[in-house]
Amino acid sequence: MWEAISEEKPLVIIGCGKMGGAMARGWLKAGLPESHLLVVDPVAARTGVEGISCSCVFPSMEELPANIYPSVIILAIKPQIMDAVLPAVAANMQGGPLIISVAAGTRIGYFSKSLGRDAPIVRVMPNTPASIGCGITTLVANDYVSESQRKLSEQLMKAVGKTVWLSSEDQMNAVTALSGSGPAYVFHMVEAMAAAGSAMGLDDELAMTLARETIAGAGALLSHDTRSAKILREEVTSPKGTTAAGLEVLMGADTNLSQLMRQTVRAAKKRGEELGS
Ligand SMILES: NC(=O)C1=CN([C@@H]2O[C@H](COP(=O)(O)OP(=O)(O)OC[C@H]3O[C@@H](n4cnc5c(N)ncnc54)[C@H](O)[C@@H]3O)[C@@H](O)[C@H]2O)C=CC1
Ligand SMILES: O=C(O)[C@@H]1CCC=N1
Repeated sequence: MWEAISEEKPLVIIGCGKMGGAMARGWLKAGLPESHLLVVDPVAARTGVEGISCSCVFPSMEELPANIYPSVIILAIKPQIMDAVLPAVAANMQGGPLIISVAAGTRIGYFSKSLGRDAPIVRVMPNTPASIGCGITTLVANDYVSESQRKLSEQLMKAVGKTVWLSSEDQMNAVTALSGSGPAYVFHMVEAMAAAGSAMGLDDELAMTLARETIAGAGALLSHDTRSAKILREEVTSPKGTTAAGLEVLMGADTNLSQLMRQTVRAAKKRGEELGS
């Protein structure tokens, strides 16, 4: 899988924070030789990045070693600083690198304007469980991405979890709002469940342990058991029992989680649209 990438034609990650770092560690773990990876990140160049040797971290593209022609450039910086970074990327397009962007909201057409109309660009949306190989990434490519580049981008994202190709870039903001941001909703659910346990008289530490392990266990069950979430829910719910009483609130006609989740995902999608405008 790594044959397209070499020391002379490395994989360059621009921005090695939470998402870039998670992917980089995933790729190293999946067998990418460290000599084939270059990281550009001014902060990481000062502080170092967990799991990545400092010899491959550079503060800017201008300081990358001479005579390298990146085969893949991963853009894992915030959408807000893309304008400032793209000119340096445009200056490194000689080897015809595949561009992969993880940035929320930022459309393929925006990159084409700076990097060239025929630049091969894949827009992806991973999520942070990628750091343990359990992410899910959606991908969408423009027409200039070759079959082998398409395969390479899929293999790269498969190294950190599952992958799904989208039929249209127009789906990307909804996807971002659901699976990109989604881990945060689940972590907040842990916080909310723990706070509810504390309010019922449990000590805070016990409540947090119970909430955390419950969500982790339920997540593991979901990934091991192919039955629907509905059936798994029904298995917990004894007729006229405690879960049924709890779910009457969570699934009630007036206040319910589905409604709140719809509002949550709608707000996140709208923000994606704003970031892309
Ligand atoms: N955190 C998440 O769960 C996800 C984030 N994303 C996307 O990933 C991108 C990065 O987000 P995070 O990793 O969360 O942010 P982050 O703030 O953790 O990482 C951004 C990195 O960019 C670096 N940086 C700043 N200026 C730079 C420059 N001029 N050149 C190179 N690097 C520079 C920063 O030092 C930082 O390490 C965003 O576009 C976001 O939309 C996508 C999916 C999930
Ligand atoms: O919050 C954000 O904008 C990024 C995109 C998806 C997850 N984090």
